Amino acid sequence: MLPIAELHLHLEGTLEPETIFAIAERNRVSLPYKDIDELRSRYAFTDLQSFLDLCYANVAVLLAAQDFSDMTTAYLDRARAAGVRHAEVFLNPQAHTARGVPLREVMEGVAGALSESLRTHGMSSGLIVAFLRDESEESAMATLEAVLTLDVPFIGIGLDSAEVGHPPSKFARVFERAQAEGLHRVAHAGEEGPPDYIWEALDVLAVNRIDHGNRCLEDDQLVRRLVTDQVPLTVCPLSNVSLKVVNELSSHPLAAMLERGLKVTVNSDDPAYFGGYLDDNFDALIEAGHLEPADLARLARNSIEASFADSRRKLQLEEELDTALAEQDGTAGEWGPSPAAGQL
Ligand SMILES: Nc1ncnc2[nH]cnc12
Ligand SMILES: [Zn+2]
Repeated sequence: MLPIAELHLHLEGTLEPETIFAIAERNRVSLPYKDIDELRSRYAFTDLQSFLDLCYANVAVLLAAQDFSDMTTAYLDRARAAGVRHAEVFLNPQAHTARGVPLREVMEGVAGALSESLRTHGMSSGLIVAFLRDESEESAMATLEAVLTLDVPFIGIGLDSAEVGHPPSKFARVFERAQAEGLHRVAHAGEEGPPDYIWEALDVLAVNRIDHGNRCLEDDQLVRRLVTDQVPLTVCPLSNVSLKVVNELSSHPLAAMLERGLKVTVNSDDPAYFGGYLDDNFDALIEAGHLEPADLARLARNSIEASFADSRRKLQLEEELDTALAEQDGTAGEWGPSPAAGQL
């Protein structure tokens, strides 16, 4: 397995049905499904909103720091098994504080699990506080100010949830404030929303990465800009199939994006809902005939370069990658002719 960084992962989207039921029982929360099978039967999504409705209904089981810690640890354990050596994860505090869960419980539960996984797995990580874009700018700003007053580490801010009708420019002041605080900035754009939203994320929010970005391919000038500036795009193939952003994996534009020189990475988005974790995404792409061995190495390297890990950690990860590639091919830094399947 090649060492890789996962850069687009929503912790709330890692809650497996079994975990939802187990935490519900622990917290005496009643669920509107009689069993796990009934919950799973609702995983046939028609678009982004149909998924968001279910995902954010299920977080009702999360009440205490322990719940947030358990959710985070379960993801990190699974990601480690998938070859993830560095993870930058989204959390949406508004989805929890709006239900009356104290912000400190939420943040400390997650941050505690992240720092523990450095000890247990040698896996580095970073927490990105994401804002629900269908909520007001005032709510996002109040959330940012509140997390800044806590003594809990986070590396940046993000923008997610229902995209269409909520352009990046709505959050200009919030991103400006984050930039002044020295935080990294990312935004979902061009998943369901138009290429204009990607332009806005770049020019108004000054983001360091675009989450998804698929629809950039509709605008040649935008592709040129993204290629010239080597702006990373955190693409999520199985998510795109599940949410009908693409019809099927065989028509996914990942290979075309690589071909055009875009700095793409592969990520799992909401793995408990979309059919799998990072290794499952790669396996599915390989099966669909999308990836050559050289692409796998490129994607792993892109993920490290696009991460917000400090330069020392990046160097370590790049060395790990070079070693893994050399072991595969017998030639350091070269990509061998072996078939792609099973390489990650
Ligand atoms: N794919 C996605 N797009 C927007 N918001 C999200 N929140 C969780 N997953 C998301
Ligand atoms: Zn996402």
